[in-house]
Amino acid sequence: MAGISRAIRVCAAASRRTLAAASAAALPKEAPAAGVRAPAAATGRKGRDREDGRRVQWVFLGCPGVGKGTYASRLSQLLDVPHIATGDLVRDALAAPGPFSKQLAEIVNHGKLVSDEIIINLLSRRLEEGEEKGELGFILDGFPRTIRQAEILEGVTDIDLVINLKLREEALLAKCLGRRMCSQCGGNFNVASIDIEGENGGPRMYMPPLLPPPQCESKLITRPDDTEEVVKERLRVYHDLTEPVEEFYRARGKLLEFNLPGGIPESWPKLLEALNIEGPDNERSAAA
Ligand SMILES: Nc1ncnc2c1ncn2[C@@H]1O[C@H](COP(=O)(O)OP(=O)(O)O)[C@@H](O)[C@H]1O
Repeated sequence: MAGISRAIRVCAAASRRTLAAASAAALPKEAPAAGVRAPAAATGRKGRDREDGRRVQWVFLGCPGVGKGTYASRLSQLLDVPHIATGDLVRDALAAPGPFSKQLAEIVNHGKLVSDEIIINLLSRRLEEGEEKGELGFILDGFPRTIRQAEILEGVTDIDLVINLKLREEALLAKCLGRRMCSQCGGNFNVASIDIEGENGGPRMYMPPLLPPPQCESKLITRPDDTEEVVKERLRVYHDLTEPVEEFYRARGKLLEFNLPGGIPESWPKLLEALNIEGPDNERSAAA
């Protein structure tokens, strides 16, 4: 991945100059049918490396609350590649005192996207730190979120696979509102218990809460942007600005659509199966 951080900065600067031209470039009109299986070369037998020996370079897409962070983090541990969540980079920047964090809070706490320039600066800095530590491969979560971000990324590196997580709309709001984090250990939990009737005779969807252990119970905090009003705005922004990114990758044959069938115990083994990830490792992780 050497050089991506620098390339992404250079490309972002170049694309700022040619923004008008870039935004005028239309997506291919005839998109091939959505890929339903991970490309054979996306992972090797145990999923850790591609068949050509390079570590995976994957992207997670999906609405707020769908579980991108949960599944991206599990896969990153299983495949031994860094999980880079731009939402976490933004939250780290928000936690640092000063005028920049005030400016960010105004945007994030209203459910809007921060500028491409800010997010690319945060991401290139994170990639640079990773390069210095010798990190290889990545699972990006929360980037790209606009067509322009997708074009910049496409211009600097090969993305092997884009996993588009899908969940019924009525579950998304409940999941965001139920999200809790332990302020001490950083563990992520969810107090929502979701039980929705099946659609068109389909199966019921049950997602049990993921409750914190007793030592975390009194230390739970909620993200300031997880209020009903702000989550609804984030969902609207996703439909407006990020959904076109799904089409961007679908047209390039890189999109794997995955409908989450329920909670983690039900969904995780099915996701591994859809990704062609085999081997003893996934049995251990599926049970975790
Ligand atoms: N790629 C990005 N482009 C612009 N803003 C971003 C990006 N990634 C994260 N953010 C900002 O950080 C916030 C939190 O991101 P994230 O945790 O990924 O949210 P979500 O739960 O809505 O998917 C977003 O609402 C947005 O303000």
